[in-house]
Amino acid sequence: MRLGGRLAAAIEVLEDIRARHRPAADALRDWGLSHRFAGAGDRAAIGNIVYDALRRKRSAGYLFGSDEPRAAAFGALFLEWGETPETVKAALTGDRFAPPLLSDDEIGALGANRLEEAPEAVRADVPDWCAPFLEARFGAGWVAEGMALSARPPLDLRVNTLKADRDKVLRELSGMNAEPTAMSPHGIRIPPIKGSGRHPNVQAEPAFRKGWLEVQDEGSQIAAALAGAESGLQVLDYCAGAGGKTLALSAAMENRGQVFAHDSEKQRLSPIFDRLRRADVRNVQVVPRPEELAPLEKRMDLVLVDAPCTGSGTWRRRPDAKWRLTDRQLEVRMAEQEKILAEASRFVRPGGRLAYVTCSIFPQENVERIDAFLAANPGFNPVDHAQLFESRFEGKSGSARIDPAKGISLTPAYSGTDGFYVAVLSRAA
Ligand SMILES: C[S@@+](CC[C@H](N)C(=O)[O-])C[C@H]1O[C@@H](n2cnc3c(N)ncnc32)[C@H](O)[C@@H]1O
Repeated sequence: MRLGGRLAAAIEVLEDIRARHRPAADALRDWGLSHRFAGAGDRAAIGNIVYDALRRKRSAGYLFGSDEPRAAAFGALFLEWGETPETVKAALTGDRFAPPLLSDDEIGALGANRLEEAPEAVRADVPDWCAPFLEARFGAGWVAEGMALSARPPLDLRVNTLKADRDKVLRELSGMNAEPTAMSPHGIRIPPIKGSGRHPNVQAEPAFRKGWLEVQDEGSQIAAALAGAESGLQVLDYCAGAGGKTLALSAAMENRGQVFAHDSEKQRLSPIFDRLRRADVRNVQVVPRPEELAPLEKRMDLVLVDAPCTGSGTWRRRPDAKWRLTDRQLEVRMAEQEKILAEASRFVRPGGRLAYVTCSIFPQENVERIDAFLAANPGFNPVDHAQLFESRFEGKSGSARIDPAKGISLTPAYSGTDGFYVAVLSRAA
């Protein structure tokens, strides 16, 4: 397929996403199933246009003065692919699969509308209702944070130190432009790929099959490290899901001590068994049923709550979620977070720690939940987060927003990671 066919396909997928309010990944998969002739390169390029269009939807809409999928798709090419109206015209002319060429009106709008003059929420590419939350959290820098959340993400990997070290994995991945991450000592980064390219399928690599690495954003690696799992501890991973953090905790513990991996949704835990086996993890017990947790009450050295959240810190990777999110869903998440913190805290032993993590950038899901928990639970106190960060990531404190009493925030603009929040509380002895 040439650019025109790919662009037409992307517009079709964007129309499907809009009409049926469905996740981008589902719409792309269905398109692929009904267009089996399309090769891997075509699918990657179409996916890139769709995801770029969703990331920069408001900017593109402003430039064209239109909210139509066509504007978003063409906009992606101009905003992210380095194309111009002239290069796109040249590429599309004579291609019978291409969408109609830009009209005089569209070209006129592009010439007249200047993004620098657009409202802040448009430049930040965020929904209007979310803008006040970003402004409350990041002050004058909030537009830059929104813009960074609208850029393509890198592919981050965590080296499984139970089986390999970073140099060994970097040698295995040579030729993939892989580099050590700036903060996580076990992280590897493959920078964002430009244009129609795509990241290598690391899951097909022998190193992955041998359990030497996991796909995990550097922010998630940092959050797991800040939780403070150490060799020999008794740890409860209360919202373990597919086990991304569980595996990181176990590696930090060098397979010694015990991690109990729980999730209220049993099916979410199902990938964990294969992952544990592949990674050679031997100190994890998966505990799906809440009643089986009863003996652990007040016994855990560390309880990790990797809470369900809006995922606003991961908008680079799931830009469709940015537009589907509603204020009602945010409220539901906040209530869940409050309930889970209350439930999970029962398992912390006197003198033990409770680590709360979200991949959200909204203060309502982060510091406000911790403030509410602390107000209701005077037996818990925040650790000194500045000291905590420095103890784990010596000399790197400039890459995180740290409030000693309120927690640690990571963001794409400030830290080069997905958006994460971490607060660690200790229970009075
Ligand atoms: C952010 S995800 C966890 C991701 C996982 N820790 C990882 O690193 O791959 C949040 C998880 O919390 C689970 N959850 C939601 N409500 C819960 C509850 N009341 N108790 C325990 N887990 C819950 C969800 O099923 C979901 O898997």
